[in-house]
Amino acid sequence: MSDPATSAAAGRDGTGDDRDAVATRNHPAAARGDPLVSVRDLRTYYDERTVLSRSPPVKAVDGVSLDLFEGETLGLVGESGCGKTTFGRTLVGLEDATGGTVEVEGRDVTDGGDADWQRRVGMVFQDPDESLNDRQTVGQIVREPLEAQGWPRLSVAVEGVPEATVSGSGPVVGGRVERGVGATADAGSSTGTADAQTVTGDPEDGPDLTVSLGRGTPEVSVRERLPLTADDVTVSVDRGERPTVSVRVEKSVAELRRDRAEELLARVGLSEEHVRRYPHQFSGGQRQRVGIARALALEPDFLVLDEPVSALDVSVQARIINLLEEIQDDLGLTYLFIAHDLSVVRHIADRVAVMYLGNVVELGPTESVFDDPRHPYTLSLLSAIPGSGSPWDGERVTLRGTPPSPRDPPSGCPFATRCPAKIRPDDPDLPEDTWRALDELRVVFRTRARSEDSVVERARALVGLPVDAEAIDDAVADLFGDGDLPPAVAPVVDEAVALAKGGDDRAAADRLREAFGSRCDDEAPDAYATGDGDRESRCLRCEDDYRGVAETVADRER
Ligand SMILES: Nc1ncnc2c1ncn2[C@@H]1O[C@H](COP(=O)(O)OP(=O)(O)OP(=O)(O)O)[C@@H](O)[C@H]1O
Repeated sequence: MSDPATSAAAGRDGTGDDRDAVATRNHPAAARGDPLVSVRDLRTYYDERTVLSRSPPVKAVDGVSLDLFEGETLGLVGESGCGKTTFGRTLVGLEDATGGTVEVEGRDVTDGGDADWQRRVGMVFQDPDESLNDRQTVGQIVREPLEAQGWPRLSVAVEGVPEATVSGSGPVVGGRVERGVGATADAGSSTGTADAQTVTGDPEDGPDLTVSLGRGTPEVSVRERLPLTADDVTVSVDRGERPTVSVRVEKSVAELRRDRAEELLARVGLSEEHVRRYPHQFSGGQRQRVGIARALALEPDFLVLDEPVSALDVSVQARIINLLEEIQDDLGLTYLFIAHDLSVVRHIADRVAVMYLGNVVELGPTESVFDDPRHPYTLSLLSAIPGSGSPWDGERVTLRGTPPSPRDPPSGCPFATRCPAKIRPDDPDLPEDTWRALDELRVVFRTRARSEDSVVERARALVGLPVDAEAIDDAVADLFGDGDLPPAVAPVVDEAVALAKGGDDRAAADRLREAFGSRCDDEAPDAYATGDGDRESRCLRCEDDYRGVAETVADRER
């Protein structure tokens, strides 16, 4: 796997020209305040049951709890299908949560219907080809969210009087403006002037327009980042006990949207002339820039970046990552950065969450997790990156088999069926190879139990004939070889094999679990605090009684 950060730092032509190099990341998010987003026990299941199909739901996200802090980048990594995209989509309201909560600054937004949150989140998708409509110009694509949300609705604050009525035309939100909590002077006091008022409209990021009423001509100031200047705004005042302030914006809504789209395209490194072009006229990197501009349209606070550079060439990846970092620094955004490429995540993320089968199994500051993984799944992912710098100096840890189906996850630790550091029971005392073979045989029975039998197999089972007996014998021979099984093992394996040949694979798996199962098969681990308390790992090996993950895996892999 190539490392875009390293490749780019060397310069495209290998001269060391670092124009495209990714700058070193050092985020202040480590000094965390209150979370922006708090996720608790979030579950998102895809239930496709119909009258004809009774398969259980896909538990794509199955009990995730974590916080996202303002201004940080949280990397989310894990194998394909572990639920990363579904998690991101649920946070932005594109999927309905089955259970649990998503809170933003303490407000429950789980049901996706919170209009304020809808404006404050954006998503950048992996494949710009699929996410951009080829029949729209780039200008239309970027304007689309503005149109959908009725942007702009300009809020107005009036300074210098305790109360005022604002009447507006076009995009100005009118209404009554009262002295707000932020007022520094009491209207009834001898000084008699209030300095600040609550704002009509949506004051989330402060007022868009501020009108200062003194004795002379009213003064107007415009919030930064709006495609407006004070010259575009005309104000007239009807003075009285409560003045009426009429605010008129001289640009039309359509003009404001066009200007905003141009500004956004400039922000992502495209130019005015690109507005009228179509996505197919751009390179992959440029199309992703368009996707980013669109995600920024409504001035979000939080972006879900779903594999934003995976579909791009390595040199282009570095430039897009630089752009995302610049934008984050300028606008103070919070990112959830979904990726399967750990080198990219190591570079961009302040903290990393490792996901497996719908669960976050490890979470912590990126460097700390990379230097000292405390979950065996994280260890196995890191062992696959050459030169990852992690203290793991052994061979790549190859996991057995494939992840269990999210329709039928294991009942204990979700990783137990593949874990290279699985806790072994004290009794019986068996060699590691035998434990591993027993675990794998259980996986064989579980997989068979899950898969749809062919019509012939079902018919054979119905009339009591052995089911696919040869395949079962082959599996046992492959796993245990030709030698004799240890006395503590042989009778149980024979029993399980007989159950499977009788057509009951689930009972066969259960028999092995009953005789040789460990805590990991029965207990879904809680999140244990590790590191300096700023990390967590869902692995029972975090308990004091057990050897550490890396030591155990090193021993077993030897
Ligand atoms: N709309 C859907 N309907 C049914 N199942 C779905 C749907 N979307 C995703 N899934 C399933 O949910 C599980 C999690 O998928 P998801 O795309 O969230 O994983 P991922 O980690 O993002 O994978 P990838 O890296 O391949 O995108 C997978 O088993 C997937 O097949």
